[in-house]
Amino acid sequence: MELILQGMTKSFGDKKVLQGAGFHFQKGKIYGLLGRNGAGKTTLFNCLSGETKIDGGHAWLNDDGGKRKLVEEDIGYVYSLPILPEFLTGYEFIKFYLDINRDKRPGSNIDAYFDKMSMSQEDRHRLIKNYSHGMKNKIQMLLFLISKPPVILLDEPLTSFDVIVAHEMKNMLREMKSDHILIFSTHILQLAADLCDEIVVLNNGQLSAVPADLLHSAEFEQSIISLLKDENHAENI
Ligand SMILES: Nc1ncnc2c1ncn2[C@@H]1O[C@H](COP(=O)(O)OP(=O)(O)OP(=O)(O)O)[C@@H](O)[C@H]1O
Repeated sequence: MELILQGMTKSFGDKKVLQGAGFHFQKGKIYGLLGRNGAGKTTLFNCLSGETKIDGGHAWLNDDGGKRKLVEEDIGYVYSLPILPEFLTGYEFIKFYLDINRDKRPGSNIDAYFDKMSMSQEDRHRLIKNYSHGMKNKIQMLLFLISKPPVILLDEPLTSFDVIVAHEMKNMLREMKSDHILIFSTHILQLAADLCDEIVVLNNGQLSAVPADLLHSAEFEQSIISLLKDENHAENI
């Protein structure tokens, strides 16, 4: 399975954010999307998820059925600030979500999903409105374990997790990558180097791969800094 982006463009007024961004993302890899503040990472994710209308270009999904247009249902989007039904408990919400995805996950055990996320019995039965940021992110991840969308986008996902949960989440992402295309945006270079199979940089509205041999080299940080340092950036924010 492959996600193919071609010539994606998006402007807000006269601010050109995406300027012909193109890339091929493969299943089985975790991609780290790096870019400076205001580079357009969230805009790219919003365009892929259908939340923001793109001005030009295409996004395709190449899977067993051949190449087809990417649709909203193909995307699981883990927001940095999750939007969830605050009036339900985590348990009630996941139960509801399992019910509407019954065809995909028949006979699933709700508690087993919470166990995977190391969420205590007490927490799973509390109202979502009282959840911490990290707990809300966990609930979002649970949704995608259930619905299994082919492409999962994570907007700065691990920054709100404590060290233990971040470790568990990293393991979960590593487990999930064999079935999904996983792209996550982050500003934490160490996390990107630790977790990602490939680094993609969004700079001046274009996507480009960082050579794989740099990922675990001593020059990684310096290479990314040099790549992202440019005079055009300031006017972009
Ligand atoms: N709805 C909008 N209307 C107008 N401008 C917008 C809108 N959404 C984003 N922008 C602008 O587009 C540019 C890219 O923003 P975006 O949030 O995609 O960047 P980002 O790479 O995710 O940044 P950060 O790393 O700071 O989260 C910014 O200049 C931002 O102000």
